[in-house]
Amino acid sequence: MRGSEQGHGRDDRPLSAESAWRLTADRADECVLFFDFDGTLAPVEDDPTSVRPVPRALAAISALAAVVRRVAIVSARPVDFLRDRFHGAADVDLYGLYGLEQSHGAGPTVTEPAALPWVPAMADLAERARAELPPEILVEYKRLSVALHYRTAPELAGEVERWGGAEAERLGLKVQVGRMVLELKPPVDRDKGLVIGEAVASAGCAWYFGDDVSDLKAFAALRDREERDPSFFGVCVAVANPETGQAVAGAADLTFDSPEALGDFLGKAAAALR
Ligand SMILES: O=P(O)(O)OC[C@H]1O[C@H](O[C@H]2O[C@H](CO)[C@@H](O)[C@H](O)[C@H]2O)[C@H](O)[C@@H](O)[C@@H]1O
Repeated sequence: MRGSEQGHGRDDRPLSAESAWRLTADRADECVLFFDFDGTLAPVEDDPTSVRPVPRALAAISALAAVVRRVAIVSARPVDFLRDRFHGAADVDLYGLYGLEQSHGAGPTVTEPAALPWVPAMADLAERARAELPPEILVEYKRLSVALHYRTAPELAGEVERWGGAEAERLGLKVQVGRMVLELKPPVDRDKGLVIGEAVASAGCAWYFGDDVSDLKAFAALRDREERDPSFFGVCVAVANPETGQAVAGAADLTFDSPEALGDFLGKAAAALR
């Protein structure tokens, strides 16, 4: 685990993981913990369908949900996928598709109404991507977005960017880049920053754990909350990786080397609060 060089202008920075957790323990009942999924709680693999959270992180999340105000997963995956991966962790909020879907505890999945008319267009887009892009590109259809993966064929990144850019312009879609992936989404105003901004409005403390560029907006939402209320305690945590790791670690207070290292920290953190 590494502390960031950045002080972010507060007296309590730079932080060590231990001191940050001690400050959290003092206000656990007003603290929300937000976790990105891929690359943060789960190691990155070639096949997005086979990915699972590291066991220690999964166990820690259930334990933490019992001792802090809320635990939430904030991901580009659909809520159904997250529910499957976290089915043992009952009292966890799930924000899927960058907040276009959400479910709280055992409640139903609620979809952002403005996004619903885009379902047929996204299904059609996925079909055309399969027909028009080289077979090495893995097309992941997620009902309200389409992810074009080039992890196993990085030389095709340019072709994916050109095809995706042209389709985004033609259909009026948003483009989200990520780790060896380009994603096309409806032009609806939801992202991880907006999700976190709303969810921390009444919290006194929050941590956000992420590894990818879409997580930077979530970090910014915590920084913004801190700036408006200096008594708010926000901690931004990066998980290192060779693709986006530098940018994310540069904006974080703390960096863990891998999802496994994060799982180890969370296990100890949960035990310390019990
Ligand atoms: O917001 P997240 O939970 O971090 O989701 C971001 C993307 O994650 C997945 O793709 C990434 O992980 C895959 C599995 O390890 C990997 O093969 C791929 O290269 C990564 O970009 C997911 O499949 C995407 O839909 C998400 O956008």
